[in-house]
Amino acid sequence: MVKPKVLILKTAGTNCDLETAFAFETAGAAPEAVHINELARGERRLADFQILAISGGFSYGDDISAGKILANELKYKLFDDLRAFIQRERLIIGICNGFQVLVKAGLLPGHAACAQEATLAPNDCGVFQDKWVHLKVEESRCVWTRGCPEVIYLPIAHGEGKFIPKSEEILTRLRENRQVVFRYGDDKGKTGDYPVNPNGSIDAIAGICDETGRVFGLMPHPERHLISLQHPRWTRLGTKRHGDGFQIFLNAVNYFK
Ligand SMILES: NC(=O)CC[C@H](N)C(=O)O
Repeated sequence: MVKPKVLILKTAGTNCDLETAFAFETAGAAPEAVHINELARGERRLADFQILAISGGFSYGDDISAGKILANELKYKLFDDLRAFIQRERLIIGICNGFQVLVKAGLLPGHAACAQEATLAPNDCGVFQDKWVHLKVEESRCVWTRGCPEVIYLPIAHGEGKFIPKSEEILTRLRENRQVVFRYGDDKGKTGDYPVNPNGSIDAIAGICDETGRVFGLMPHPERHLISLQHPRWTRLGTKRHGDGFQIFLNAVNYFK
């Protein structure tokens, strides 16, 4: 089987591209880091890849707001390519800074609208949150989370993670369309106030997908829990090899089988 090719998008400030590439390679894909300028200048083509991954970091130093400048580059230089990419049954994942980019480019929750329908704002607690969280995996249309257990454990590391939909109508649409993928919860998956909800996200939303289920954005870092040795209490996990994040990358590879 030919391995699906993954474009790992890079720019100034991206800092999770290597571990994201490792996660895809471990799952059986063929990742390659491509700088946004190479795409913007037409030196590389998005259409040559099956998966686009926008990894975490501090693109352009989080200037203006986290992900905003890279979002504008996607929106004003690559939007038609991106929309064609999605319409051609390809997959997109935005992890942390990548999620902020997809939302601020108008690609999540609904790219057809081209307009920004939500944002990721500074954490209510006012400080950077760098810890592990439990996530309730919701029944959703997202192809990236098929077969995931009901509650998973992943690390977060962000200052601007508060998910805020633009209106009550958009929030209702996300719920009714099964586009809410992850919610922050306790070890039983029950949502709650801080610190169970680390940033004050509306409806405890930690990850969403678009209407197709193929574009997925999340604040937690699945690439940082790829193997059980990354788990804070890994010694209690025995010989369990894969971490809770691995299934997400494996689903993307299996999508093209
Ligand atoms: N780990 C990340 O991608 C961080 C995202 C962004 N720089 C923030 O602090 O919110």
